[in-house]
Amino acid sequence: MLNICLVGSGGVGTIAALVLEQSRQARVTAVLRSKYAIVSEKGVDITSVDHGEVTAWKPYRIVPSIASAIPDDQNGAYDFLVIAVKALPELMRSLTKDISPLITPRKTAILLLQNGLGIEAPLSEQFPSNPILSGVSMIGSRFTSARTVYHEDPDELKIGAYFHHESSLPREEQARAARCFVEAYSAGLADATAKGTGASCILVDDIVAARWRKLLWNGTFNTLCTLLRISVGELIRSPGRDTLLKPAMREMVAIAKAAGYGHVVDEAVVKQTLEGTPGTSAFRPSMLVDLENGRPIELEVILGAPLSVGRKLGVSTPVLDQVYALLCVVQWTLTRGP
Ligand SMILES: NC(=O)C1=CN([C@@H]2O[C@H](COP(=O)(O)OP(=O)(O)OC[C@H]3O[C@@H](n4cnc5c(N)ncnc54)[C@H](OP(=O)(O)O)[C@@H]3O)[C@@H](O)[C@H]2O)C=CC1
Ligand SMILES: CC(C)(CO)C(=O)C(=O)O
Repeated sequence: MLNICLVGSGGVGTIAALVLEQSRQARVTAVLRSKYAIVSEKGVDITSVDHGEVTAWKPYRIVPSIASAIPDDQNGAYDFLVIAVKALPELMRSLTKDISPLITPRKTAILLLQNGLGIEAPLSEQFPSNPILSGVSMIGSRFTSARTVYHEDPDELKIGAYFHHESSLPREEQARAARCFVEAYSAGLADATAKGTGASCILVDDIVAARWRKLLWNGTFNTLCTLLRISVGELIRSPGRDTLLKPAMREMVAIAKAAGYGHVVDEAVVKQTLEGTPGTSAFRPSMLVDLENGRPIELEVILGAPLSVGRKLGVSTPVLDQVYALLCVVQWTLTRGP
């Protein structure tokens, strides 16, 4: 049995915990914080495109804080720590310190299940002797009340080792941790895979490339839909498709190309994305959902980070620069306090 701790039991984290426990290869200790009391008492009801109706579900162990998840004689050291909180710089800065007691050097692999670019570096600096794994998730899953989860888009997860500090941690050890996680997660998806829901968990060699590929979507659709407060379909039907979305995508491709990732995003991918996104889609990207709920948006990891790569490499990004400047003001309205 893999001993796994989950920090960030939201839409993504809860489905990950369910899948891992369904594998019968893992037991999950979930840190729940705000939902601790209600979920301890009644469990979570999940309506899932992959797993059907799951009622009153609880992971192996629920704890109300990171401090109460610290390994003890009864609950030994963790094999994996899965982080699925929103990737907000301040939150991640404090979390990186808070999770220290949960990490056993050379044993616990840390997996980031989050959107964005460059999110692994602070963790790899803080924990040089632990494998850092990175997960790029295409899923649609959210809490619709304190104890109900609506999971609408199949779980398509790519996992890879971040490969850092090869001097203190052999590459093979990092790869082994990634493989082990993917095997357990895939076992947990077996029923969904058999039903043909489209769920999958695959091991990738270059997870940073997978992040650039996803950024083409997040960095443009998330940001523009948020600024304009419209769905993906509305953006596609609107004049903004050609005046904002397409140029923004081309700028993201230019940055990725300059950074050495032109093989994963190019003009063909832009065309395919624009043509493959239906104008009827009512989908609201996670950044827009955050705005509509008055929560801070993941602006820095989704747009700030690629723009800063672009600046260093001398790439011109006039549209994305304006989008970023406008969203900085939106972020200010969301975080300035009363
Ligand atoms: N939801 C989706 O469909 C998708 C999300 N993603 C990405 O996945 C990541 C997670 O997103 P999502 O699941 O939607 O996020 P949610 O907002 O649903 O959940 C985040 C969870 O983190 C918890 N949390 C926040 N801070 C702490 C802390 N310091 N200690 C412990 N728990 C904490 C929150 O608990 P509390 O309630 O106590 O604050 C909350 O339950 C993001 O990077 C997102 O962009 C990627 C693809 C799709
Ligand atoms: C692309 C998508 C919908 C994938 O789950 C996402 O990451 C988001 O809305 O932020």
